Amino acid sequence: MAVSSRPRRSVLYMPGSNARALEKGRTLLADGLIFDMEDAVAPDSKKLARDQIIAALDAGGFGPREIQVRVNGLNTPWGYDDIVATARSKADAILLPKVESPETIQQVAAIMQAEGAHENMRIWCMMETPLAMLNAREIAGAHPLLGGFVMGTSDLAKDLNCAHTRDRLPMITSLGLCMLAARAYDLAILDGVHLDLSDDEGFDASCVQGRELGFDGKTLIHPKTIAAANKAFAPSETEVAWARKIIAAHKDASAKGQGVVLVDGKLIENLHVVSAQRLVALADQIAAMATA
Ligand SMILES: CC(C)(COP(=O)(O)OP(=O)(O)OC[C@H]1O[C@@H](n2cnc3c(N)ncnc32)[C@H](O)[C@@H]1OP(=O)(O)O)[C@@H](O)C(=O)NCCC(=O)NCCSC(=O)C[C@H](O)C(=O)O
Ligand SMILES: [Mg+2]
Repeated sequence: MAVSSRPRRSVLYMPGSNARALEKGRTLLADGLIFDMEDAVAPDSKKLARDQIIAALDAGGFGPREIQVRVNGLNTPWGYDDIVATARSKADAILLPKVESPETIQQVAAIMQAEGAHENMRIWCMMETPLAMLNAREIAGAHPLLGGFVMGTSDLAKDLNCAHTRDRLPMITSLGLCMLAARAYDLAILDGVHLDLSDDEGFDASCVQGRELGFDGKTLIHPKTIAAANKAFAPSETEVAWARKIIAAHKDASAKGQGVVLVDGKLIENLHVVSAQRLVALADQIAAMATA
């Protein structure tokens, strides 16, 4: 399966130091889990978090969920050992925090190779500093093992000294730069977290905006937000029905030698069919996940 084409509607962070959270990951209906060794873990608990995460990965039982491990940076006392331990594990991806240059990714790819990481393991990057925004294109093209970006909007807001507003206008240039780079290099890209767990309406609005901007899904901090993210980032029944309709209509038109067709008064060209096929494929993958 191409790295960018699997459901990633909801991706939940869980601190590696929280054994109960890791256990719950086996049953929560999130498309992906991020086992965190970095900012959600206090310095005194770094080793505990690493050991618990590796034990959970060894034990397995996470089904179709994509498992990323967010390691500490190579510039910290824990980063190298985190990367080595994760490279030897069954994780789907190593998620690197605060990436700012292609060199970091190349260093980590070399460690993965030296440690015999399995062939499907990918590198993902937290995009969360101003320099990362400016270097997004170089980072996106850094290495064939790169699988995707995760927006780190909390660190970004801190470094930009900007506000967390409802419309996220202060963040929009950054989101756009990372989106452009990700899509140019066929990477997946996940939106940042919504920090206010008491603000359901704001959470829903951020999901709608994230999907409209093109994000594959949203990173989450609490299980109670999984269902809303799954709904927001999934194709609706109406969208799937429309997609199937225009695929069929365009196929009929093509058989008659026509390159375009009008469906309910709307012009349908091949490019619309490509988008429709992608949407139907995602809906099918979501349905398959539900029965896995
Ligand atoms: C925010 C929390 C600390 C709240 O935890 P808690 O008080 O335990 O919440 P609840 O009592 O409401 O929990 C109910 C049950 O759900 C489980 N739970 C809670 N959170 C998680 C989770 N993330 N994963 C799995 N399970 C979870 C509890 O164990 C309860 O279960 P049960 O025992 O059956 O009742 C907590 O939600 C939390 O720690 N969240 C994650 C925070 C985190 O990871 N932050 C770092 C990532 S955000 C970030 O860094 C983004 C980026 O870098 C940036 O810069 O933007
Ligand atoms: Mg961060």
